[in-house]
Amino acid sequence: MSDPTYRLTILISGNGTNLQALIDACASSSLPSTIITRVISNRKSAYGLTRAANASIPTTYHNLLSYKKRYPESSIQLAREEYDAELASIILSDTPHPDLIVCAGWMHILTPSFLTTVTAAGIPVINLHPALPGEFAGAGAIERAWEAGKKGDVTRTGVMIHEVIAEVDAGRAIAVQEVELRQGESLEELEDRIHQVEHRLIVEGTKKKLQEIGDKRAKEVGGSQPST
Ligand SMILES: Nc1nc2c(c(=O)[nH]1)N[C@@H](CN(C=O)c1ccc(C(=O)N[C@@H](CCC(=O)O)C(=O)O)cc1)CN2
Ligand SMILES: NCC(=O)N[C@@H]1O[C@H](COP(=O)([O-])[O-])[C@@H](O)[C@H]1O
Repeated sequence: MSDPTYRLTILISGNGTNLQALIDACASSSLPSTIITRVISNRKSAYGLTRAANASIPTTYHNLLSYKKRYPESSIQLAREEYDAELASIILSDTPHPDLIVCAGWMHILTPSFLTTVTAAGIPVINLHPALPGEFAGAGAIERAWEAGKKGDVTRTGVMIHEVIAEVDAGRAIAVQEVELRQGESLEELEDRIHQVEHRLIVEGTKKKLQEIGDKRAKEVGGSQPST
């Protein structure tokens, strides 16, 4: 197999259906010359770890609880900072470094120090979020949109892939798709429709970001060429 052009590190916390969409895309023409070099979960029970192992992808379970136990409740931020510093070390211990970090159902707010560290290494971070830009930031977005729809406050929600910055779910949107809300629809039915959109959009958004990375590199190489 020719050397892959792009390497991905995927962060997960759960079932891993979005990870599976990326695994399948890398194995097909959807994400050519791209491989997933590590999957990291903050939850030991995450089935996504099994999905990665089944695809012969190296996995790491990175547990926040062991860090929390080292600090008093009042110093939880110190525990998170230390946890995130080690998370960055795990990611940067892979050589070559990944080209992109993808949060695929990663239910942990990343500290600014983590983002500073990986940004300094030239590694962008993107995230899948089941809402539209500027709406329902944070955990439980699908249910909050469903509740808002029942009250008539919104008629649609959506899914986005966005750049990860310190402010949660506020980074530049890379890919967005609206999902209409249907009166009388159950939360489970809405979740199913949204998950189907997620599985397509996470591939589209990852592909778009990798294209941006490739274009940036080409410009850098082009810019460094001696002027003729
Ligand atoms: N600095 C950032 N970190 C993360 C972002 C981001 O945009 N900036 N996106 C999130 C993903 N996410 C929504 O897309 C999200 C995930 C989890 C939470 C949250 O409140 N987590 C709690 C713990 C919840 C749990 O363990 O069940 C927490 O971290 O205390 C908010 C938003 C990824 N990180
Ligand atoms: N704030 C992020 C967030 O809420 N992400 C949610 O986590 C799920 C992960 O599913 P998966 O583990 O099957 O990919 C996704 O379906 C997404 O809605």
